[in-house]
Amino acid sequence: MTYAERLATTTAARGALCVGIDPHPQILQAWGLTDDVDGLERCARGMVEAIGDKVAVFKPQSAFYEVHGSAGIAVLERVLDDIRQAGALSILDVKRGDIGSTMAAYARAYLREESALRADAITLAPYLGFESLRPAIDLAHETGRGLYVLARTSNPEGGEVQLADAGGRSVAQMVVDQAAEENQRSGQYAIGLVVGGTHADPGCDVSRFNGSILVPGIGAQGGTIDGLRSIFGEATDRLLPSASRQVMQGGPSREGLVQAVESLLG
Ligand SMILES: O=c1ccn([C@@H]2O[C@H](COP(=O)(O)O)[C@@H](O)[C@H]2O)c(=O)[nH]1
Repeated sequence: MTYAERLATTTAARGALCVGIDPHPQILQAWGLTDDVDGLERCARGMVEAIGDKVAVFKPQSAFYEVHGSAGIAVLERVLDDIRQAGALSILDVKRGDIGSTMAAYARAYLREESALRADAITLAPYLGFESLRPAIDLAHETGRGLYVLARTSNPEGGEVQLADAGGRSVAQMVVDQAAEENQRSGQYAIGLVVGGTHADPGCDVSRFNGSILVPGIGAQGGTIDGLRSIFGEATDRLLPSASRQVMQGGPSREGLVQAVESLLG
């Protein structure tokens, strides 16, 4: 099955919501946990244990695991495995982007079936040129995995690069068009976009985009589920809204986490 097919099946059953697993120090403190590998593991795996059967997609943010060194990466491997066991999909938020053999190595790290860090999809930065992502695009197609390419990120600073003119269209629009062309060419629709839910006008038209659109920025950054239709119009049914702190703040109790998920699913 392709990533697009698995995503469609899982979101049809559980609703189109991605929950970020970002165990940063404030969350660990609020959960009564220590800011170390033990706290990281209890928090991240506790999230999947509590709501793994309710959420379609989880998005661990790699930075919060990397900060704890190799032991943190080992926790990330276990979290990715927990997500698989729970029947949910994983998007590993690593925002990779490099050239040639380095990009190929990143692709193999996250997209190969044999990799301990394999995820259903990863996030990629296209700013070394969209075509520099080719090793990841090819491997994702080969292994039935997905890629979310940054088009218009949720942060206010992103506009200085993403809204710059790229020959009569914004850089963000160029990325949208390149991803759409690749999906059309492959027929797998494995390439998604990242477009933040925090801009009244994202500066790119995704109305005819033919893949999934990951929408971070819901909750703590000010984006709302109710506001998505006015931003994305007819693309709204392709959206995968994503919230991390908004859900994690409901923990550590299972009831609090379930309630936070249900209020976002509506
Ligand atoms: O444009 C982007 C791309 C990625 N992110 C990541 O999503 C979460 C957001 O966390 P919240 O607590 O829901 O604000 C975080 O991991 C970011 O690195 C993003 O925010 N915007």
